Amino acid sequence: MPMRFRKIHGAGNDFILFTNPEPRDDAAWAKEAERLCARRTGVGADGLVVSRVTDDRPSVYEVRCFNADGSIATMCGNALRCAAWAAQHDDGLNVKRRLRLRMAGVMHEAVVDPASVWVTAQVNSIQPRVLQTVINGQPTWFDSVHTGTEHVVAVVSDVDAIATETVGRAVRYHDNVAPLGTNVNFVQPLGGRSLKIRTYERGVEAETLSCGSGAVAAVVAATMRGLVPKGEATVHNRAGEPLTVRPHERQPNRAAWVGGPVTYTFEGVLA
Ligand SMILES: N[C@H](CCC[C@H](N)C(=O)O)C(=O)O
Repeated sequence: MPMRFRKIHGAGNDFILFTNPEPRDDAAWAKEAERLCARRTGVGADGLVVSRVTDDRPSVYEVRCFNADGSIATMCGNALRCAAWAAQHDDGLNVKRRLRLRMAGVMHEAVVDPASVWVTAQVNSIQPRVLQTVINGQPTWFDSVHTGTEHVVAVVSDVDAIATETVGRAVRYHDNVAPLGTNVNFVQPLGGRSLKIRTYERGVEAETLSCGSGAVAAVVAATMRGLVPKGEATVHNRAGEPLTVRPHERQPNRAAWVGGPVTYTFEGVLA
């Protein structure tokens, strides 16, 4: 059977998406992720996503996300946004509806609008000042915010001045976050309800252009530090396609919505 895939990105965070493929185990998908995500010798992507519609009624999509290195992401906001867009697209674009998607055992809601796709992210444990490092001569604290996956957030005065990959990699392997490691976010308040962000992603082991769960973690940390007012905030990323984060209406302290554009780039068939 030829394997069809879609190449799709959520605000610059790009994925190879398989919809209802032939069953394979996680180890086989992990290998495929490593092979296909390679920028030179594969398709090139930050991750590989497998989306399957389940028999549950109303329908639930089971979404598995593998990072470019083959590791499993327990949460990926942008992958969920891409999978929700594709599910809606496959059903005809005209009906706006709520979808339910399960990733690593956690149920997420999604809303697909013409201009933006929204999904929910959990806001789990928050630990202020989990580790400290020196950035450009400045001792800098990182708060940890678990949004379904591990994130740390540092507030800095100029994100553009940061050697994201060098500092990100050092923090990602810091003893205080071992053995799991963490995704690493650098955040600059822009005034009002806006933040500027750069993210080093574990599993991609590089800076990505945007990160949904990282944007949520950044807004939670910045709100906790009083740098943005409570409520909705806009997170400007490397892609120039901002994500918006807003507290969930039913559980504002436990979950958030993250929304922004999704772009379907091309489809292909594996050789
Ligand atoms: N980019 C993703 C997060 C990926 C998390 C992954 N790097 C991991 O921790 O395994 C997002 O949009 O939420």
